[in-house]
Order: sequence, then structure tokens, then C-alpha cells
Amino acid sequence: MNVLEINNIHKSYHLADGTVLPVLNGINATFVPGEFVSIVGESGGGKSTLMNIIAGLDSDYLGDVSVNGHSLKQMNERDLDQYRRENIGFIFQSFNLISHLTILENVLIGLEMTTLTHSDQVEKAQHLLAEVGLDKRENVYPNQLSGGQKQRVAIARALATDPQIIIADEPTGALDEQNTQEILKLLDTIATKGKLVIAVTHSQAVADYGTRIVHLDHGILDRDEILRKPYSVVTQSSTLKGRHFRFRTIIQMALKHMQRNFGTNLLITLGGAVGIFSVVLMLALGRGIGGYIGHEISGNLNPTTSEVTHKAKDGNDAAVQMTPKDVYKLKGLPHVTKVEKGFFMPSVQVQYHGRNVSTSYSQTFNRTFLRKNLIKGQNPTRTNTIVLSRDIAKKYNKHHYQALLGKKVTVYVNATDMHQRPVLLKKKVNVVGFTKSSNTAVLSWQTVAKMAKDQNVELKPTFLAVTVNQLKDVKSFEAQAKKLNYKLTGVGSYINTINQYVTLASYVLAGIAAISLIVSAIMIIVVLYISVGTRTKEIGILRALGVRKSDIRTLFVSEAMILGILYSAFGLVLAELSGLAINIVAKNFVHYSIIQVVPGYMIFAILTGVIISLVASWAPARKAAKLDPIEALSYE
Ligand SMILES: Nc1ncnc2c1ncn2[C@@H]1O[C@H](COP(=O)(O)OP(=O)(O)OP(=O)(O)O)[C@@H](O)[C@H]1O
Repeated sequence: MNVLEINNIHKSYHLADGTVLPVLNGINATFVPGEFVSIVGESGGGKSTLMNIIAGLDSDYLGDVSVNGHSLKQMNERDLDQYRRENIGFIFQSFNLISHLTILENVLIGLEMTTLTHSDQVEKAQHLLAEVGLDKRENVYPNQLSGGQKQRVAIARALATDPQIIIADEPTGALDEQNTQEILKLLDTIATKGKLVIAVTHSQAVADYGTRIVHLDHGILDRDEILRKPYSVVTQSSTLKGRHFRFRTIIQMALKHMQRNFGTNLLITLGGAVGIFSVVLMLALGRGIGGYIGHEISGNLNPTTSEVTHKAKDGNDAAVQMTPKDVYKLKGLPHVTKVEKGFFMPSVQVQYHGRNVSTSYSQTFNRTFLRKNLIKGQNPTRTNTIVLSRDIAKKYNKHHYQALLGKKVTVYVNATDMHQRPVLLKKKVNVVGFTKSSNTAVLSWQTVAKMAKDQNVELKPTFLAVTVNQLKDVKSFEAQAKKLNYKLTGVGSYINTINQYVTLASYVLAGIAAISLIVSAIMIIVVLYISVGTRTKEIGILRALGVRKSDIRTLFVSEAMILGILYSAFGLVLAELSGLAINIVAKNFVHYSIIQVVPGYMIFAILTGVIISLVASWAPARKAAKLDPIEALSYE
């Protein structure tokens, strides 16, 4: 039957000057359900200290407290949290409602730590508010209520989890006469329902209202007066099964608080977003510029094909011939997919209708030529065909140069015979296309070889066009070829090198931009520290209601995380939008998306935001979790 037994409690405080202040000097008492006990005594007599011990908020004492036969001394911190959640309801002199939660949400805090479904929790909270006469006002905030109304909310909150013991510290201390009577009536009703109500009071009138008065003097229980019999308990009301805060509840609380501090959080979000925006924009710009350079260079020439010659001693590469052995050696290098014979033609003369036009520099067709360079027609892959550059064709017909398509022209090509004597090769060939490149004519190797053969000259290649599998293979191929003493004129390796520099530059710029992220991290730290300071009381209330230390930590970390995700997302949207705008403008000049925000950057940005928030919130969240609940509750 005994609900609460207090056995020989001794408690002393160790003061800062090294002295020991004994407060409780061996308290013994037993309390039963249905009692409305008033604890009275001189100020400083140890009443609140005893209450804190009974409530499981203070475990630094000698003696023992047992509740339903369970010793509090045997409980660790988490057990005590659970004990408070399931067995204790608090009512304070200064109400201690959480100001940024509605009164319904205040009552729901305790209920959210039960196994009830959410709708049952809400229903029960509404019912409790109705019982204390506050139905229809459930969505107002505490500061919209009178003192008496606030204390009713506190009573509803204390009753939420159906605890067996209600601890009320000066419950009417801040109320006028009428409200005092109403609150006392409520407390008495609670006792009639089989709860043990223990109220600390200085008022004799309040003390007389209860069923029993316990008097403390200098740490001794010197008087224990039974005024009335305890209310008989017909059926002991069941306590709800408790559980710790759900993660969802913590997030909702974090969001509620953030909403309350909208202005501050908006500023942090803006600050962080600018950091993320700058970093992402720099990375996207680096990628865009790299891509643009590659696009521009490889737009004119195929970057995976390199032209390979021997290093000529006199500098005239065109004169050095490539042998079948060279073809064999190059074919054997890793990643090489094709080796084509090629012939440099310093000058090709094109004759049409008796008119001669000379090209300045030409070479036989190979894979370095891109089809997209063709304005019209096709590449000269078939024998006896030629592709002329637009400017050469225009020399025959300025306005309708394409009229030359399909016409036969005579070409003259300089070559040398086996004795290195110059020979002029000549052939009638078909114009099959026009290229954007300037001042050139393109014939296939087979065409030039056939022209030579017609004059009993065997054409020897002066270069080989070597194609590798992918752009990333170009560098290693070129390194190998150079080792074999070949000379290379591929564009792929230039693209690679330029891209490396551009990437490096964009990383440096992104790094500089990231400094603003450090500033945003510091802002989060400062704001969270301030928040721990201003919410000390709230933390005390939550801890008194049985919220675990780890949940308090999660609450603060969640706020920082939400901020991190918010500002990363906002920064990303900014980067995307400015990227779009810059690309629209840039396309008029470069016909290329110069800002390229890829999914990888988005993941990077969100991760950065989350990690910065985690790191920034670590110390403030730890400080919040470590607050002593008694000190936090008495924080002014
Ligand atoms: N954390 C603490 N550190 C040092 N001394 C403390 C601490 N808390 C309370 N005391 C001292 O212990 C004594 C008892 O305090 P307590 O608050 O329990 O008294 P009380 O009877 O509730 O007083 P009141 O009626 O004025 O609220 C007081 O002298 C107080 O100064």
C-alpha cells in the first residue's frame, strides 16, 4: 500500500569556500496513495532539497527513497529519467511552461513519452485541458494566459502520464486568493483519485487544505500532523507505459523552436547559403570552363587520335618516312585501336577549268578529322575523291562555291621517288565535300598512293595517325610513344593538361569561397550557445519530465542539422539559378554551358552543410545535455 518511503535521508551541500552545509539530517517518512501532504517549514529548511530527492532529480544523498518497493539509490541516470517519466508529475510555483509551445503541446510533452498513439495522446491532452477548464483554448501560447490558467495547464501536464506522485513546489505561491482556492481544489481532486500529492508551501491556509502536514526544521522532520484520513483508493489508476522521446517528436520540437526564432535562423540560412552557393558555383565554373576548352579543341580535331612522326634531325618532320616497323611498334602500345598511314603535303595544287589554286598545308585524311567539320558532302575516304576547304572552293565560285560538289578537279601533289628526287603527282579527282578548316585540301592515303603508283613511285608515309580507346588513355599513350622517340601532335594531351590546371584553379577558388562556410559554422555555434543560455529553464523542465540527456543533445543537434540542410539546399538553388542565368547569357558568346552543376556537387553541398552543422553543434549540444536539471530549473 505504501507508495513512498523515505529512510534516513542525509544531504549536505559542499559550498565553493570548502565548507559543508548540512541541509537534511536524517529524514524518515512514509506516504500513501490518496494523501494530500503539505511540507512546511522555515525558508532554507530543506523542503525543496527533499522534493528534488523524492523526484529523482538529485541522487547525491545518504539514505534511501523507495517507491512501490523500488529503491531510487539502485537506479542509474537513465532509470531515474524513466522513473520521473512514469511516476512523477511536477507543478512549479512559476508554472514552468515552455513558452514557444501551445498549451496543448506543453501537455503533450509528457504524453509523447508514452506508448499511446499520437491521436490518443492528443485526445488525452485535450481531455486533461478540459478537466482543468481550458478546453477551447488549447492552441494558445502560455503568455496569453493568466497565472491561474497557466497553473492549470501545469496541472494538466503533471497528470498527463498518469503518475502516482504529484510534486508541487509552492503551487499557489504566485496566485491570488481565488485562483489559489481553485488550484487547491484541483490538487485535492487529484488526491481523491488515488494519487499522492506532496506540496511544498509557506501558507498555513494551503497546508490546512490537505490531509497531512509535515514540518521540517533545520533538516529534521519535527512534526507530522494528520488532518484527515487519506482518500480511500478504490482502484489505483494505472500509470501509462513510458518510453523515451521519439525522433519525430524531437524534430518537431526543433522545428517549433526554429519557427519561433525565424529571424535569426533566416540570417544563418542566408549566411550558410552564400557559402555553399560560392563553393558550388566555383566548382561548376571550373567544370564548365574545362568542358568548354575541351569542347572547343576537340570540336575541330579528334582528341583521341594523335599524329606520330619521327623526330627529324633537320626539323623537317614531313621528310622523315615511317616504316612498317613503326606501324607495328605503335600498334603494340596499350589502348591503341587503330594506326593509319598518312602523308604531309606542304602544298597541293588544285586545277579547275584551267585555274590553279594552291593550298598552304594539307595532309591525307585520317581520324584526326571530324565529320562535323564538313560543311557539306562527305569525307574523302574513297579513292579519287577530294574535300576542299570552303575558302579554296570560293576562289572558283565566290557566291556558289558548293556548285563545285561532284565536279572533277585535277590535283598536283609534290612527292619524292626512291632516290629522294622530287616528283609531281597528278590526278583527276571528284570533289565530294567542303570543310570549315582553312586553305586545305584533303585526299585519302589511298588516292595519293595510287597517284604515286601511276608514276612508278612507292609512297612512304610521313606520319602515322594513332587512335587510342578513350581520351583518358591519350596521356599514357603519348608518354609511351615519346619513350620510343616519336614526336606527337595530338590535341588530347593538351586538353588533359589544360583541364588539370582549370580544375586546380576552380578548387583554389572554391577553397577561398569555403572560408564563408567557416563563418557560417561560427554563427551556428554562437547562436546555439545563446540558445542553450536562453533555454536553460526549458532544458530543466524537459529533464524534470523525464527527457533523457541524449534527447536534449539530439534536440540541439537536430536544429543545427535542419539549418545545415536548409542552407545547403538554398545555396544549391541559388547556384542552379545563377548557373542557368549565366549560361543563358554566356551562350550568346560561347555556345556552351559555362556553369555545370552536376549531381555530385549537390551531394557534396548537402553533406558539407550537414557535417558543418554537426561539428558546430557538438559543443553547445553537449553543454545543453550536461546541464544539471535542478540548477536549470532554478535558472532565472
Ligand atoms: N545547490 C546548492 N548549493 C549549495 N547550497 C544549496 C543549494 N541548494 C540549496 N542550498 C541551500 O540548502 C538550504 C536548503 O535549501 P532549500 O531550497 O531546500 O530550502 P527550502 O526549505 O526549500 O527553502 P524555501 O522555502 O526558501 O524555498 C538553503 O540554505 C540553501 O541555501
